[in-house]
Amino acid sequence: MKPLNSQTEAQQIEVPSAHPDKVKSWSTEKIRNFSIIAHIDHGKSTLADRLLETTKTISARDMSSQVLDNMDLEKERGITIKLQAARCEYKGHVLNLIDTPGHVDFTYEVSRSLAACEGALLVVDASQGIEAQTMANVYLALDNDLEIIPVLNKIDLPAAEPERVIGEIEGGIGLDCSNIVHASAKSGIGIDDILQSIVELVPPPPAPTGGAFRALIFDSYYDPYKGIIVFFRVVDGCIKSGDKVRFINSKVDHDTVEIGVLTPNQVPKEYLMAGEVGYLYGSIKDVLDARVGDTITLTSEFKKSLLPEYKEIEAMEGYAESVPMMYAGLFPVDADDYENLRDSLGKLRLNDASLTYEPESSGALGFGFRIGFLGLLHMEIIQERLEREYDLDLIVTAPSVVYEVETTKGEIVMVSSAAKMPEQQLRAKTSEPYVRIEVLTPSEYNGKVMELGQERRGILKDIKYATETRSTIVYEMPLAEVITDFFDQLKSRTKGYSSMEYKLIGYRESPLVRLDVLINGDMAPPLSTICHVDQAQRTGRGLVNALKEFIPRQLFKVQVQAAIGAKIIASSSISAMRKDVTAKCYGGDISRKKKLLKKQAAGKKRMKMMGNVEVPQSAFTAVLKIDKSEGSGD
Ligand SMILES: Nc1nc2c(ncn2[C@@H]2O[C@H](COP(=O)(O)OP(=O)(O)OP(=O)(O)O)[C@@H](O)[C@H]2O)c(=O)[nH]1
Repeated sequence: MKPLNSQTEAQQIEVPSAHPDKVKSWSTEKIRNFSIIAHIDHGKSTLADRLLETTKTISARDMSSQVLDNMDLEKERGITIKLQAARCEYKGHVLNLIDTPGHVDFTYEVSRSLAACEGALLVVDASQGIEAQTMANVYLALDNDLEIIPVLNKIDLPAAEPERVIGEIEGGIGLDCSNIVHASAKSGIGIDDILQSIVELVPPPPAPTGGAFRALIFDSYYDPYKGIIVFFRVVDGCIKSGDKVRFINSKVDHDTVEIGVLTPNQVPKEYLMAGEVGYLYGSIKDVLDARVGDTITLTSEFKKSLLPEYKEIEAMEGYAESVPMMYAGLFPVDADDYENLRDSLGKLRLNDASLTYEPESSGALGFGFRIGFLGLLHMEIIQERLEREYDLDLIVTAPSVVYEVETTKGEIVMVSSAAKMPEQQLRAKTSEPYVRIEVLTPSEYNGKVMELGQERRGILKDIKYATETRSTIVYEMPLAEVITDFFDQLKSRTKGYSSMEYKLIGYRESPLVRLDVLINGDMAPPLSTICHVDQAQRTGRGLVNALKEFIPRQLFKVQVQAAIGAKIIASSSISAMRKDVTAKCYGGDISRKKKLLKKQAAGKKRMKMMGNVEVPQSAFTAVLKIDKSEGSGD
């Protein structure tokens, strides 16, 4: 794939630049556009900071830790979610660093930001070695024809094993490591060598062809004062502040108010030329107008006014709309918060084109929304932001993948919530999404990983040895098995030494059933789940046991049952108890009594009534907590 050079000869001749004089004298020779790719925690953000500091782009004093990750949540979790860019200068060269998100949920964004570069620093933690995400990102970089510069980071750690890790990079990825930079982003070792390598090894962007302005969007975000700010890489031609631009895939035109470069602060410029990285804003109000991966050009009318002869140019390759991998219901604990939740989702979506939602109502949970997420992390982030930034108390239902059901009438129905699964007698065929998953693990844990793969209905496809001691185990597996606690299980069974990466490979027929939950004989639709028929018995029992744990004792006995259609497959009961939390306080300690009552009230906040039973938040996601490894007994 060569998205940046796909302009044809004919276009080069027929579409002169809108600003020909500027372009004619422009050289890209001194520009280097690069990304940093790494597995989570291998030091990407720390290295980015150090590069900006060494090039005096930003002074050490101004640097709050890790300037490129500027969302609060990112700082707290230490993960990069949104991309940002920074321009620095080194020995007469302009280096544009484009940051990439570090999590599997955001692979598409990584791929688009890499498409805006000619090179990538591959940062590998010298005490850890290559991980699944290192590999996945290297493949993305190779897909985009990037020059890859390996960097061995954290060389200062006593646990660093440079020889072993170099062996892994050479053996597992096939990169020549004879000149690998030994670095410590923390203590500043090797930073000049890295900058020098970027200048020497990363090719400059292609020179302008004389064609019209084209740019690739690699990020955009909403600013309350300026509207949507778009980050892009100019691929060809030139843009001037005030030009009218067209977003080719979104098919919308907008005025630009300001264009400029990122240092990483926004610095306005009059022109941005081929090869440069910058931002623009104007009359854009909706992030859906300026999606990551889209191509920007000048509007037809505008080009016509400048040039009588012009031809429409095409979008660059690789654009995709993000597709949610899973859905969950979000309901306000307090029904009065519904409007607030709707407004808050609207605001979050301004920044996140991958967030999709539609209203949903449930007898038990009231009015809320069914929300599409890219993955579990995405879901956690959205939930946390809604609760923190918008002060909402939410009930979140267990996430579900999207199943495909063919009805007896031959219709295809996509089902993203168990409650919407057609009744058994109306289903002719059911299918579920599968992923190809690659697990990287020290070879001594191969057995443990395969045990887990087996439990999760995985089909073993391959075992590869990156080195004598590290293997890659490849499975095809239902996505539903991966989005639950697969990663947690993998970590705990391999003592934290494994990593994984997956991608969707399509739908496969699978015999599925809807497992319902009854509380004191009443159906509780938000607790229903869809599972493979062979796992129904075990899931039913697990779910009933988990609910027994999560639902607090009530003043009366509560029976919890799991059923498929009319058939009860598991049952358990929670005995009655008078819950007097203050009973423990002897006599007079009124402050302690108050504290306990307050605590109980806070606990109550996240409860919903199912019939006459109080059900806490934890119960709604109980299905995620089922131990799938216990003997099935079915
Ligand atoms: N000892 C040592 N620690 C380092 C070095 N570089 C980074 N760290 C530490 O490693 C941890 C992770 O570093 P980050 O820079 O946040 O890692 P990251 O790859 O950006 O992580 P994500 O943003 O989650 O992708 C932090 O605690 C850093 O202080 C290094 O060279 N030496």
